Amino acid sequence: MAVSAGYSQASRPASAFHGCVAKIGPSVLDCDSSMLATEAGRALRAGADYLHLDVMDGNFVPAISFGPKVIANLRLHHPKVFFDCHLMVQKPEEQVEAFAEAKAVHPDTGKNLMQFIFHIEATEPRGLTQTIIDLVRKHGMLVGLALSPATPIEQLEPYLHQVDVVLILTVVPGKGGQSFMVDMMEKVRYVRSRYPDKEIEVDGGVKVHTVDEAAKAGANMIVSGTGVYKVDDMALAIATMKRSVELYGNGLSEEKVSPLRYDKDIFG
Ligand SMILES: O=C(CO)[C@@H](O)[C@H](O)COP(=O)(O)O
Repeated sequence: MAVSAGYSQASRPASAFHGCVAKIGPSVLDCDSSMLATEAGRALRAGADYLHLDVMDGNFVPAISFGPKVIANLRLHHPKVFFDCHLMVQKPEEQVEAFAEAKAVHPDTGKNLMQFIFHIEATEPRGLTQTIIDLVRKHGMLVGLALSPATPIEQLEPYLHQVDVVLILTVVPGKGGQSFMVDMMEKVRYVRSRYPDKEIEVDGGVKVHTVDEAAKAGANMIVSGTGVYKVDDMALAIATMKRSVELYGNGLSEEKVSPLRYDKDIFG
């Protein structure tokens, strides 16, 4: 079981448990990006449920990471993997078509494997949030809205019912390896209490010693970069985080949670 460092350990009331699937998505931002496909495969074999792909344009955030071409190439290596694309870019509307190149559908389940998440801070001041939600859907991708720490959760209210996922940033976006902002859990609780079935993702500073806070607040999609790629035992870190969501979010008993270690067939 994961241990929280210094945060409230208040247990979650049974009525607050949710049925959303616990999923762990390593952020590849801090992996050896010269071997992106291999590094992605390493995390998937270690138990990752999806890949979180951080796209940075040097404008919305100072850093530049990679873009849609790299993601389309990555798709050739991982045709059955869910790509959760987090666009930290100033003009997401200009990227929709290019990202659709990496679209895929799982051949067995029919599940859409491509999610396009953009920041409301980039679009709301220009009155484009709804337009981009519609554009992403038109291009056949799942759509999500991301929220930076300084932005109040109420800004998402008009869109919450429409999006597939809400991404709550638990650090200031821009780089990996920062400290988890536990006060962002209020936003997670806000969304979970109103939308029991919504995918809620947390991103930034999530590690084995902070994940319990996110799990207790109701997040079911856990992004972790350095907490996965910069630890000795990647599989143990992923399993520990997943078990935290199953225990504190889904309310499963210790006997029913996922095993601490297994080899996953990433092509299955
Ligand atoms: O979007 C971002 C940062 O902007 C994240 O996805 C980070 O890359 C996560 O890294 P850690 O905080 O888990 O190290």
